[in-house]
Amino acid sequence: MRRSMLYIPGNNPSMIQNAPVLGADSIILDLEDSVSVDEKDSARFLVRNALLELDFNGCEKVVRINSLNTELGYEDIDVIARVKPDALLVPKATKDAIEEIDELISTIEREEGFKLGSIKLIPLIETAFGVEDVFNIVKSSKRVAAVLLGAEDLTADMEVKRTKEGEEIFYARSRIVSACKALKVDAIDTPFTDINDFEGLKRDCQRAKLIGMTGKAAVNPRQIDIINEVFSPSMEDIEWAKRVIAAYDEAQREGKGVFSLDGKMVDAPVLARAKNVLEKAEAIGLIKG
Ligand SMILES: CC(=O)SCCNC(=O)CCNC(=O)[C@H](O)C(C)(C)COP(=O)(O)OP(=O)(O)OC[C@H]1O[C@@H](n2cnc3c(N)ncnc32)[C@H](O)[C@@H]1OP(=O)(O)O
Ligand SMILES: O=C([O-])CC(=O)C(=O)O
Ligand SMILES: [Mg+2]
Repeated sequence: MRRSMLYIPGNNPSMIQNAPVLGADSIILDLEDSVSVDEKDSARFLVRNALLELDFNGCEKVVRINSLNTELGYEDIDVIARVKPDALLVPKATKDAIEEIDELISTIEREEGFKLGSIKLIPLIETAFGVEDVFNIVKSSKRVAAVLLGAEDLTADMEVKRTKEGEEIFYARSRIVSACKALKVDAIDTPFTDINDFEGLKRDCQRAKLIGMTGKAAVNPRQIDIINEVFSPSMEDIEWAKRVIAAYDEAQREGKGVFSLDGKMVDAPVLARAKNVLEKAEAIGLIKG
């Protein structure tokens, strides 16, 4: 489950040290935009050592590398892939970059004796070109496990203002969700950068969830609980799903494919949605069996 993915600047040892106990499903150790140019080498070294030595307490370990537009991206891959992160987050992702990185990692996995394909890729979609090409980007490598929307860079590229309501990113969110659902990977929403507005964060999570996003990035530990809550099935959802499944079983015994529950029609797609709720609840440990 990737409900919450917490960004941590890769040059900040104390934040990295605390990462495993903050409650995020994934930790993104950043070597790109939160690290200044003169700290790139030391951050890479720090992140490498953290991956080797720190117990991440079951959190997914993701490293955001620099783009392949500079030598930095290549150095990041060569050093970081050798210490086996769970995934690399690829900024300003393009199909060509994902294909090239897939090959570079395959070589490293062979050299290091890692299982081929074990290091996953998460394209960061944050250009208008990336949004338009997201389906092909996801399809370009079997390593792609999720997509993350980067709204700060995207709105800069689109030359529009970033707003709390997020109307300007509605199309990008929807297009990403559609591609991710079609190819069965996670769709992760962009971070909410006003770190003291918790009501705003909750509304933003709900908006993203409503159209199919499966999780959200965080930039501050105080955002994690809200994100985890919104992207987990609620007790109400779980009760509803159980009732639908029980009623469906009963209807089947009576030879009916469609029936009504609380005045609403229930048929196969509703059953599929109910099963999906229970599968998620089970994966998070909210219910057993
Ligand atoms: C557009 C993009 O590219 S977004 C992705 C890149 N951006 C990032 O990685 C930014 C990550 N976030 C941060 O660096 C910080 O949260 C900031 C700069 C946004 C705010 O910093 P602050 O105002 O100091 O935050 P705050 O007062 O809430 O910090 C409280 C505690 O949480 C810690 N903390 C804050 N952010 C993080 C984080 N992302 N990960 C781990 N710990 C953190 C602080 O170190 C502090 O710890 P302490 O109490 O032991 O001293
Ligand atoms: O991952 C993200 O959403 C943060 C980012 O780079 C952006 O918004 O440009
Ligand atoms: Mg960005």
